[in-house]
Amino acid sequence: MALEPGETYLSPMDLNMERGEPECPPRPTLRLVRRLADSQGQPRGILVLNYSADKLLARLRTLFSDLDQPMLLNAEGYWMLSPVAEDTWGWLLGRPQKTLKAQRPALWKRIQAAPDGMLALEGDLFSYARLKISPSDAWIVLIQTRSPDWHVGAVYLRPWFQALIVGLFAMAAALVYFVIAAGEQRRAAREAECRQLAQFKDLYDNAPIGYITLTATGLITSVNQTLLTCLGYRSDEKLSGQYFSQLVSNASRRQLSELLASLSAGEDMQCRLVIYRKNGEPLTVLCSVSSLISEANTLMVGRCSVLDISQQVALEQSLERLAYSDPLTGLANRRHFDELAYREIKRLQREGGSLAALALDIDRFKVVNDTYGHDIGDEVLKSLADVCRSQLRGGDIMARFGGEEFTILLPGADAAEGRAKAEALRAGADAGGSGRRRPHPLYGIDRRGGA
Ligand SMILES: Nc1nc2c(ncn2[C@@H]2O[C@H](COP(=O)(O)OP(=O)(O)OP(=O)(O)O)[C@@H](O)[C@H]2O)c(=O)[nH]1
Repeated sequence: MALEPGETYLSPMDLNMERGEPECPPRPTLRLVRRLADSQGQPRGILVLNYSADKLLARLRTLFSDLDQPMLLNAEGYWMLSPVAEDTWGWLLGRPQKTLKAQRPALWKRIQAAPDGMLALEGDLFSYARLKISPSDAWIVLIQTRSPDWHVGAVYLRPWFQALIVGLFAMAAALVYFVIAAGEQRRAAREAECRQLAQFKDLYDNAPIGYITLTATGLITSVNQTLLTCLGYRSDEKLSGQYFSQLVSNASRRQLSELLASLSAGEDMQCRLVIYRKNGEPLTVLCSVSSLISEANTLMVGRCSVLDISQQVALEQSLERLAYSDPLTGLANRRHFDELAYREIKRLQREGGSLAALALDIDRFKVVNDTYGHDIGDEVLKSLADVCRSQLRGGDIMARFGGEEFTILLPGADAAEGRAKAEALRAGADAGGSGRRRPHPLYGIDRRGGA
């Protein structure tokens, strides 16, 4: 090898040799060689410096903490610094097996794969780097950290830590699952609640009878669709905020007061009311109230069901008319007369005063029927009833007893007044009424009748 002036040669590290044998104790040595020249560039000699590398190796040891083991190898894998002192300088001491390649082939193979790096092997952590000390030579600095030591700083690689992480992940996953499941359950419960609410509302709105919810003062808080329709309101006309009394007729005010009193007392009650439809038509309804009373004994909800009974009332009235009146003349029948007469006599006994009773009978009525037929006979009966009715006062009672016999009660009239009224009626029948009320010319009233 030829050195140019100014160039320095650094030798591989080896042991100082004494008479062909390594100096004992071994002394690692580095040699620096430099050619010297004068100012004209003429060679003047060679400078050789022997550097005892003990300090370099000691310094390398102290550079790392107690936890790490620094090592130095030459390019062939022979030890220059090793935890095992007799492993060092194998190429100089004739120990070819004392190489990293021979002792830990797997590690050596991994180190050969890249110029520097870090690797974990058999539980230990290795860091290594190649130091290019000359064009033809390189050292390998190898740092070993024992597994318990580097695991201290790498808790995440410990099995228990990994188990903990896995456990935490599992818990987190379970938690997420339960949160999602709980959310799903809540959503399903909300949907079921909404469905039930919709069903309840549908049931409430389309019930076969009307419903009103009231406060104790009779303030309407809700009305169902059935009642709104029945009263002629649109579904958006809620009636909430109005008082129930605003719908009820004056004639039904007393019943309404009793109804509200029952609500407040928590008692059930049923009564008939006449309420007004939106267009002002009266409607007879059957109201049933029941209340939900709180623990503090106050009304929470007043429920009022409203049933349209106007058809039933009309039927009842017509039945009543049939039961109490004579269908031909429209006068009270005998049964009704008996009730009215009983009431008048009781009143008379209670309050005193007078009462005149007249009995009317058409003479020879059979002749009318026999001569002109029953239809004409009916007309005669109706005409007589009309004539008499037109001459009676509001409180007077006229009934058809049967056939062509009639009875009249004149409350407050004495015998003279009764007689006078009888005469007047006979005269009216004899003279005939006016227009439609004119009695049939074929009959006359028996003059023997009277008060
Ligand atoms: N057209 C008609 N005739 C009736 C009705 N009810 C009873 N009559 C008839 O009235 C007649 C009553 O006859 P009578 O009891 O003999 O009375 P009358 O012929 O007036 O004889 P006197 O009272 O004695 O003068 C019978 O012919 C009955 O058929 C009715 O609703 N319509």
